[in-house]
Amino acid sequence: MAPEVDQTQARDVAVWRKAKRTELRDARKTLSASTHADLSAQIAARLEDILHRHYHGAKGQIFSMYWPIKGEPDLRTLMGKLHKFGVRIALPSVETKAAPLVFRLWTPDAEMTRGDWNIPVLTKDAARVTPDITLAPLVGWDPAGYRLGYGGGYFDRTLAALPSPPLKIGVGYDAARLPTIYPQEHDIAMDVIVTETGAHAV
Ligand SMILES: Nc1nc2c(c(=O)[nH]1)N(C=O)[C@@H](CNc1ccc(C(=O)N[C@@H](CCC(=O)O)C(=O)O)cc1)CN2
Ligand SMILES: Nc1ncnc2c1ncn2[C@@H]1O[C@H](COP(=O)(O)OP(=O)(O)OP(=O)(O)O)[C@@H](O)[C@H]1O
Repeated sequence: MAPEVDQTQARDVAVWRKAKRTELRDARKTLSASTHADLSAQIAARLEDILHRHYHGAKGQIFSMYWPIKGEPDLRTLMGKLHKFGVRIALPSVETKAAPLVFRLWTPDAEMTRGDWNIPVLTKDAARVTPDITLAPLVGWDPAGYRLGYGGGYFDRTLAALPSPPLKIGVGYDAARLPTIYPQEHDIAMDVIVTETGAHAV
């Protein structure tokens, strides 16, 4: 394809994604607190089941999760439970803009601070680690395993920079499913996407 056609397509996709992100985030905001709690609990149960069935519960492994923002599934109860079981939980943070995310080890009594966009993050006292398994919250997803995030490209940049690819699990709601997100060169597919109804795009 001629480079200028490629560029026009890339621009069209970026415009479309921006509109879809807004639409999906607005829809997510309308979830009631009790629906949000129910969906979060269902997603947590599905995830726990997958870890136990396929990864021996991930004991001893470094599993990066996230501190929920903006209506994302709240998996903090599962974070505590997995930590107790012996999974090493990590959290991501943006320490440099437009650079890969940094992961640090979380414990229930770890000190947290506010990072960019007001997201709670671990302090620099927490050890830096590289995840074996990573959880990527998503704003939209498609059956081929591609995800739309907040548009910063952070997960794609991070996954592209890791020395060996971790197991990549996307998490979000069924309602955020799109026929395709029009994957671009830089988009990295998830190995599995977990929603309240189960695992997709395996
Ligand atoms: N809970 C959670 N933590 C996470 C992520 C995530 O997706 N969810 N991230 C995954 O990468 C990283 C943070 N990435 C983010 C990137 C942009 C925005 C955001 O809200 N941006 C504003 C626009 C800001 C701007 O343009 O200056 C927005 O979308 O309203 C949030 C998180 C690390 N921690
Ligand atoms: N590996 C990479 N290296 C450099 N830039 C990248 C890389 N991956 C993505 N980007 C940039 O990030 C921008 C946003 O990417 P994209 O639309 O995929 O975001 P997103 O997946 O929704 O965001 P996030 O991963 O933060 O949740 C793209 O325009 C792209 O230029």
